[in-house]
Order: sequence, then C-alpha cells, then structure tokens
Amino acid sequence: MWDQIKAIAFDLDGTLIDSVPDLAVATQATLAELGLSSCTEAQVRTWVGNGAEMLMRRAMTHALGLDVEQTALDAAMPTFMHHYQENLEKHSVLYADVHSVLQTLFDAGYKLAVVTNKPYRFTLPLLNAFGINDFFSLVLGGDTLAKMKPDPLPLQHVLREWQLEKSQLLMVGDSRNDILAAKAAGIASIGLTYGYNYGEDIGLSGPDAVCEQFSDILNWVNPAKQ
Ligand SMILES: O=C(O)COP(=O)(O)O
Ligand SMILES: [Mg+2]
Repeated sequence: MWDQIKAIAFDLDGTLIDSVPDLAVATQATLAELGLSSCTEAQVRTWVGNGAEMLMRRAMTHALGLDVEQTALDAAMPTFMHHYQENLEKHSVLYADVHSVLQTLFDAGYKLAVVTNKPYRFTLPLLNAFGINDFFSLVLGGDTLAKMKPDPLPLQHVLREWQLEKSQLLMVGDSRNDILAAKAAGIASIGLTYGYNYGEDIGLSGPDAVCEQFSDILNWVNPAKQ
C-alpha cells in the first residue's frame, strides 16, 4: 500500500480500453487500400504500444517483408488516420470495473491523468465515447509533447504541472513502455497483465506491482486516506 500517492497517470490502450479490435480494422483497411497483404488482429495486438505511426510501420514492414521506407509510411498515414477515425469505438470496449474504480479514485480526491502514446486527436473522443473523460484533469497524447513513452517526458510534465513530488505520482499501464517511462521519471508503477505488451510478461519490465485486474490497483493505493 502506497499512502503517499496523490495522483495517478493511466495508460489508455490495453489499460482502460481494449482498442485493438478497431486498430486492427483500421490497419487491415489501410493495407488493403495500399494493395498489401493483410494481417490478423492477433498480430496488431503485438504491434501496438509505440503510437499510430509505429503500428503502421510494423504492419507495412510485415506485409512487405522488408523495412518500409519513410516516404511510403508518410504517404500511408493519412489513410490509416482516416480509417481509425471511422472505427474509433465500433468494436472497442472498456475493461471490467474501469468506470467504477475511476469513480472511486476520483471521489477520494486523487488527481487522474491519461498518458497515452495514441495520437491526441483520437484520445479525447475515445474517453468521451466511454464516459470516462470527466475523471481526468490532464490528458497527454503521444504527439502532445516532443517525446512519448518510454521517454519520461510526459510523466515529468505531469509532475511539473501538478507540482508533485516523485513519490506522489503512480503510473498504471500494460506495456513495458509505461514501466520504463515510470522508472526513468523516478515514480512507482503498476503493470497490468491483461493488455498488450508485445506478447511479453509485464513482470519482466520490473513494475513495483503487478495486477491481473484493473480493480486490483485499489489494493495498492488507499482511497480511504486521501
Ligand atoms: O497507441 C499506442 O500504440 C499505445 O497507446 P497506449 O500508450 O495508450 O498503450
Ligand atoms: Mg497500453
């Protein structure tokens, strides 16, 4: 139990929302439009984590069988962005207990942020679509600042913005990028096992705690003490 935690930064994809079904539809539609061979949803699950451009880089590299050129990737991105915009929330779902746990933390007075590598333009609409936008007083997308996770910059931004000590901020995420960013920022982290982590065990990244369900994070922070 960490009594000193005052604020929590949540990852989005694979932590709050299972967004891979729609990311897969958008990826497959983009590959089809480019005349490239398709991919499976299971493959997309292992390619998510470093933002939209890296997802398409991995998808196109897989389809081509060689590293995709930056110009070809740049040309493909508007197509992907269009298809993802059209399929943002069609098949995605909020993970179990996310709304009620966020409500509990919010009511207890924790400051809550979203720190995602997803492009910002998709992040707010997605939070809105699932009715959890109002819990967050700070939302950072993968393109909000100069660097994204695993760089510590977004978490350092949260620390500065809210004038927190490092011991007062907790990162909750499903990917090694979340855990590495937290370590580099000098803050505690919880790794969730149910999300996307390139098919790897999140425990291998060395989070301070590992949780199998979202509601398990309530065993580590203390809403009663806020
Ligand atoms: O969009 C991604 O690649 C990952 O997004 P996340 O940081 O919310 O997991
Ligand atoms: Mg994630």
